[in-house]
Amino acid sequence: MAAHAGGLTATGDRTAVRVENLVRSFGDRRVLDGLDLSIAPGEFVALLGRSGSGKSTLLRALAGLDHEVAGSGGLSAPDHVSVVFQDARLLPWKRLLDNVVLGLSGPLAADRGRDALAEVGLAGRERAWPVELSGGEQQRVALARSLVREPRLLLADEPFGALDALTRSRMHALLRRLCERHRPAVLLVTHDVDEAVALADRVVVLDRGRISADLPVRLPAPHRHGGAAYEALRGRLLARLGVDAAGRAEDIDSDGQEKTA
Ligand SMILES: Nc1ncnc2c1ncn2[C@@H]1O[C@H](COP(=O)(O)OP(=O)(O)OP(=O)(O)O)[C@@H](O)[C@H]1O
Repeated sequence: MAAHAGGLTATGDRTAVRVENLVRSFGDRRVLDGLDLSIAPGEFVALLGRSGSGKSTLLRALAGLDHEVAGSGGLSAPDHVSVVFQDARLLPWKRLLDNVVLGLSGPLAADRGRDALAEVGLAGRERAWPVELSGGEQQRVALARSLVREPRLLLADEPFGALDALTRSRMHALLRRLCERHRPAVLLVTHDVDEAVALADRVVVLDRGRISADLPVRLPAPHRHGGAAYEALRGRLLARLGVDAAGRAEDIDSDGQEKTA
């Protein structure tokens, strides 16, 4: 999907996403309050934040789906942006291949669609209907539909939130493989600190309309979980989210300092 709506402009080669002083209000409520964020080409950034902190609002702005952000701070994203949501949003009356290549034209579209389905482990299922697939398989098709467009930016809004733990961890491995191969910049919205650390090069936390933490993940892939460095990073992120490592809620002072309740 091209992202040229609202206040979006196209980025150059050195930056995939640049957001400067972004402001978005709904009525009296200022949800994004001078937010700054940049993402390099090929970089995988996970976005954490409490419920209602504005994660989806930011993602919609980057996807060009929010026309009201025009006139606030600078916002630039690549020409080719794909979005994956929590539900696969497949068209039930179209077969899988037709869902994947929807909107594409040219003699090679079907071949590219077949390749994309094979990449997500669904070779041979081109003529199946969405209703014949499990939730995880439907999400694979959604990934194939995104990647067949060779996006320079992949925006993912809780794409694995509705899946069981085993399917989710398989999808993590798949997404990592696909990103290594296609190298889009990625902004993944998630509630799950472990998911963020498992997948991302950098994890940012959105709080009170701004990025309150921006931490690189310097852990060896693919087995990042466990070990002191992992636990330390996880603890810092949970603290930023106002939760201690045992899952208890904390208060956060207005200056952003953590304070156990
Ligand atoms: N179209 C809208 N009209 C009015 N308020 C909105 C609209 N869209 C979002 N909001 C409000 O903006 C705030 C941020 O919403 P958003 O969906 O971005 O949060 P989120 O961080 O993605 O939350 P969650 O993690 O629960 O999905 C919420 O208080 C929400 O009610």
